[in-house]
Amino acid sequence: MSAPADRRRPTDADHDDETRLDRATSRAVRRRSLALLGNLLRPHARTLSWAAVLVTASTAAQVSGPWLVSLAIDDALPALPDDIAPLAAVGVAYLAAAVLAGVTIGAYRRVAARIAQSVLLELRRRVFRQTQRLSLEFHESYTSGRIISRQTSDLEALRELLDGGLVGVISSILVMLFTAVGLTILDPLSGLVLVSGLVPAWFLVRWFQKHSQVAYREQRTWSARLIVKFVETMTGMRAVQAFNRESTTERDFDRIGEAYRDANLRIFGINGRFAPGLLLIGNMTVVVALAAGGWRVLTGSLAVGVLVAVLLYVKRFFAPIQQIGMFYNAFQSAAAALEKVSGLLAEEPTVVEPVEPVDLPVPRGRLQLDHVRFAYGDGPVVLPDLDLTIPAGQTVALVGTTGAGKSTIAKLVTRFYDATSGRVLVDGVNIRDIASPVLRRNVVMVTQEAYLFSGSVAENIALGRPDATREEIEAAARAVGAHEFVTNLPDGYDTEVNKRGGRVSAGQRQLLSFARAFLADPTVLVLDEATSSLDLPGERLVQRGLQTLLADRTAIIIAHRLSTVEIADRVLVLAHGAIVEDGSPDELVSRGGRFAAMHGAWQDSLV
Ligand SMILES: Nc1ncnc2c1ncn2[C@@H]1O[C@H](COP(=O)(O)OP(=O)(O)OP(=O)(O)O)[C@@H](O)[C@H]1O
Repeated sequence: MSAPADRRRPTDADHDDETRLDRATSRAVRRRSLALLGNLLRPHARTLSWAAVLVTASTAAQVSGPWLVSLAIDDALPALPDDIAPLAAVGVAYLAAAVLAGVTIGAYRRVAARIAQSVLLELRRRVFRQTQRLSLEFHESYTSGRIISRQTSDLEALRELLDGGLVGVISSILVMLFTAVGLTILDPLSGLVLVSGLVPAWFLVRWFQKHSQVAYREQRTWSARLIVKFVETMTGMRAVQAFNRESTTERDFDRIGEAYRDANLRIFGINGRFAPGLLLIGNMTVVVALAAGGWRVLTGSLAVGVLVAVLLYVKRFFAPIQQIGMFYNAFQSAAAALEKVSGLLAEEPTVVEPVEPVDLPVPRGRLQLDHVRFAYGDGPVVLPDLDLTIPAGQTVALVGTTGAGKSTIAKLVTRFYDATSGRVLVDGVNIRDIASPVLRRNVVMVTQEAYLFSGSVAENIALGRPDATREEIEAAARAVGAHEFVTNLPDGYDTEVNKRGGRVSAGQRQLLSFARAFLADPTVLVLDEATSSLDLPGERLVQRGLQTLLADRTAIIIAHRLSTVEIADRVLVLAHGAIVEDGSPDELVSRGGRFAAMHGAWQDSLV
């Protein structure tokens, strides 16, 4: 019943830093974005049809203009002054067409804008939901800056497309289509002239597409890199300043900024040739239509009114191409953005929910790692073959050199990652078979960073159990020894953390996260102990809080302080992913191995 071992495969999201994709990948990426677009538009099918009716009516009304002009010149004017009725009829028809075109285009724009805005909102929601849904493995390889750029600049590019032009361009394309048809019906020969003008225009558009696609991908990639660099530097500002990295990061930032500028300049270069090129082709076609039509008027085979209508049509036909050309920029960048967003949305969590979850009726907290082997992705093996049983209620301290695999064990027990092979069991149940809400309730991880969200102290503690009452929150804080300092904060439990006055020290932060875990009351607690050295009273306070937190539950502590190890029932010494020593702290000290050496060094440091 266990879900199959599912190592993270390289997916399309991994390609999104590349600007030149091979043909097959490019096609797959395009298909994926189109599928996403279709999926987003499907709920609006009815509104879309209504928008289509409106825009078609408006276009038909607009395109009737030149034809009415030709009627006025060729039929209505010659009837004057004897018969004014034809001219009046044409005038009224022209006015009616103009009003109809205006009213319907206005309605179309409003309807289309509503669809565009709901599509954007839905996309924003999906990106956010997806980033929360994906496993830790994804987040550890896909930098937060890249996710931010998906949520900001990529969605912004889509917004620009939808807000600034798509709606107008759809109606422009229709105008072109109707104009071409109207012109061909009015005068087929001029229709041919128009088609001959389309040939060079087509080549120019193809040239533009080819070059601008690469240029736009490049632009988005550099823009994302710029954001990544910025976010990385800002979030790591302490390290940047502590290690004097300002000039290096500045150099890197400049280099990326310059590459971004160059990518933008390349786009301007391409556009700078495209727009005037199209204008030239359009004007040349008008000239040819005028010359050919003028000659035919002279020979009497074409009416003047028809020639005027032909010229109006040809001119109108090319005007939108230019708009479409300019719009193509926004379209390209939005298409590239959609490719990236759809890549992110196509990612599947590597930690898969069980199809038929098994319940944990009375959780006791017996933990087993049964021949667990683990490697991050295709990387080297971190845990070759780990076999370990922790009876319910035992406090185990994991010690060992850095990189030995301690945090990896914590991530496997809490199922942030799945073992490459072997099983992790809680009370005899494979954790792959436990629904994640049940698992998260029973197995809680307290990390080093003891992250506090913006909000009050009470709200931060209540994260452990959102339905907890104020009394329960305070009781939890009292139990781990956090109550005293909280009541000394400006607004007590209602103090906003992360704001002036609400700043808490590293030790206090830890106590708050202990209170949070105490309130959650999990069966198994995994604790990545903070390495930050607390002062002695602070350490004693945390130590006492920790003891209360650990009582009556299974606990794995990644111990960085030997004072913490002393409160453990059992110590596991880890080296290169294998347990090399296992026993109570006293046993290990008397056995005289690695732990005894560490312990001796610690004792010496105390005197
Ligand atoms: N997300 C990751 N992707 C790839 N490799 C990783 C990842 N996290 C850890 N590793 C590698 O796995 C090995 C074990 O790391 P782990 O964090 O479990 O060690 P640790 O014993 O907890 O070390 P420390 O005491 O320094 O925290 C290391 O070689 C590390 O480079």
